[in-house]
Amino acid sequence: MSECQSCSSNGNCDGVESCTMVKNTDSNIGKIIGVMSGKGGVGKSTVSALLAKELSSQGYRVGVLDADITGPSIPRLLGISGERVYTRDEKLIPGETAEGIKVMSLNLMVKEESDPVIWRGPMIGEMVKQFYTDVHWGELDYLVMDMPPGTGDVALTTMQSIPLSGVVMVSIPQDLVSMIVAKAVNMARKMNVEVLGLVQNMSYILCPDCSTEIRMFESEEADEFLESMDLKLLGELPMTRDLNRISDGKLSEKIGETVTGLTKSVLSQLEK
Ligand SMILES: Nc1ncnc2c1ncn2[C@@H]1O[C@H](COP(=O)(O)OP(=O)(O)OP(=O)(O)O)[C@@H](O)[C@H]1O
Repeated sequence: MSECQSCSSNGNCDGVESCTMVKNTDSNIGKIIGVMSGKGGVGKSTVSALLAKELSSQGYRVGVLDADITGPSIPRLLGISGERVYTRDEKLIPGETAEGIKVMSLNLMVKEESDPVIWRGPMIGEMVKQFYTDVHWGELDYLVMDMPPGTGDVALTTMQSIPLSGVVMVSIPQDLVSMIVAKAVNMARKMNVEVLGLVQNMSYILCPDCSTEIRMFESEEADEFLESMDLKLLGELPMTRDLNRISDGKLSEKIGETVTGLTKSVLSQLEK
């Protein structure tokens, strides 16, 4: 079998000579979905956790690679911040949630959750690569990757080295944020990484009395942004305290339906 056949970037690159992709030889990973945003704090980790939980609840074998090395929040969001990873036969054994989602995050390696990582970009980039190559992921249908923040050094290394099947962009419908997210979209496209679409987070709040959707930003601007960037809207999430309760699975019916819908859109984009 050619080396490219098992790579999810197969047919979407310049060929073997220019290949910079790293490999994980003892795991069998179906598709790798990156979750990205050029701007910090807009909900990248939240969307990664929601997507992973929904895929797992649909019966898929799922892993989450927390590539946000300096601000890892996946263990908390998935309720396993007390766990620690260990090594066996020179491979890292990831943490695992109650429902069986495998998780690799720097916060499962440090003594205290609040211990900072004071490293320069190249070292962080190497760690992200190792979280892919040196982890015993086993058999996975989907590996969701909470991508490094921004469009700098680490994001670049990640896109060049990990065979991403596509990325989900996360934004909030606000002009300044859209402008920065556009940079991330353009970066992915320049790197030949498929942009699956956009999740608009914190799009509205729900009135607790009448359930009316109250939009804080002009939705016309958001529509214009999607059109100008030729992006598919995968789903819209409200701003809600509910999303602080991802780990205990107590999301409202409305959020549950929204997450199911956006996951369906992601899967159908991946099949294209
Ligand atoms: N729809 C939402 N409603 C309410 N709070 C939210 C929502 N989405 C995210 N948050 C909160 O906003 C904060 C940032 O979210 P999150 O960590 O997912 O963003 P991020 O883009 O991954 O951030 P970073 O730039 O640090 O990687 C968290 O406290 C999270 O709980």
